[in-house]
Amino acid sequence: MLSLIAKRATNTILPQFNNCSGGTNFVKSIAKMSHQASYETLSVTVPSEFVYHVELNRPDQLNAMNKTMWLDIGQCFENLNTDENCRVIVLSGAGKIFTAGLDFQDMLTLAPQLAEQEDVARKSKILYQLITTYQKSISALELCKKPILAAIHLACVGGGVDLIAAADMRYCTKDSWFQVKEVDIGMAADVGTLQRLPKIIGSDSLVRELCYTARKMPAAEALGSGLVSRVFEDKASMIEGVIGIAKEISKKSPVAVQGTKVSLVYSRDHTVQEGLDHIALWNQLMLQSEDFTTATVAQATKQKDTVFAKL
Ligand SMILES: CCC/C=C/C=C/C(=O)SCCNC(=O)CCNC(=O)[C@H](O)C(C)(C)COP(=O)(O)OP(=O)(O)OC[C@H]1O[C@@H](n2cnc3c(N)ncnc32)[C@H](O)[C@@H]1OP(=O)(O)O
Repeated sequence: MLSLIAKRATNTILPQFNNCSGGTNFVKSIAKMSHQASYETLSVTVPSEFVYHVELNRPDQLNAMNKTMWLDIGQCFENLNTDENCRVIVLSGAGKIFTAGLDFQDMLTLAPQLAEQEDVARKSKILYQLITTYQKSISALELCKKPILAAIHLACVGGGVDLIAAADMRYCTKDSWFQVKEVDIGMAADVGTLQRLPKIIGSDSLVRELCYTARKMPAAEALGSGLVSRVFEDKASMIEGVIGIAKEISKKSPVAVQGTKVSLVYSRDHTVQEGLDHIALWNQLMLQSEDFTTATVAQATKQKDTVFAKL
């Protein structure tokens, strides 16, 4: 009976996989997709094996986040999540600053769309779809199992803070500043800053001050408050230093690193016991991986440069 079901499934569900180039190849082609993908507003390079560098790439517009960039960000991190060649990601901005946040020009195109609708429910539907689409783009960083190291230079405004708050670690140059700018444009931030920043910065009082006043927080204060973990002299030394950290991570077992990210994100939003239950379930599988044996033997025998298979 079971073999009959399996045969039917192969004939009905799987032909589209098999027809392309075989089931296994289909899965592999998904894993390799982001290697080939290119984006209008992002530049993706591979500075070292397993280390990807994603740059916001609208330098002439100060990397202002237009609709295309929001969508590119979501797609890019979703792709990198399944890319077996990618183990760790550095996120930075091309040009003068990291990002000027939401693109004003782009937002102007929204007004006529809303004006077309007379009814509040229809207008609200347009805005709801926009907000939740942009939320998903930012959350793609958190859902991506590969650690993301944000490297910020000069200015990180509005949507930029939403973006870096969803990264794993943050680094900046000494001339950087961070601004939760949304109240200045008459809105409550709605794509992650208000949810994630309080969990990054220990002081609830400071978070509220930053969000209510929209004042610029300088690099030294960002370091002191825990928003960034290191301040670099300039952009070039920051990119070199952050890629160096990324290289270290890329040499570790991807099973271990990805499991660690998944557990940290899950545990942040759950009780200690729920987090423990979650990692127990996760590791009852992952401790059976070859990586566990390989890494343990390497540690015990002081081997260096252990090689782990792609994941
Ligand atoms: C559903 C929505 C979810 C997301 C919400 C997100 C909200 C936010 O992001 S709120 C924050 C929005 N951003 C801002 O308020 C920043 C505005 N810009 C600035 O404060 C300054 O430009 C900045 C400090 C970043 C840089 O100053 P600088 O003196 O170096 O440059 P400028 O001369 O001001 O600007 C140069 C040209 O860039 C244009 N520009 C700057 N910011 C934006 C932007 N956000 N969108 C579009 N264009 C921007 C600016 O107009 C100048 O253009 P031009 O005059 O043609 O040279």
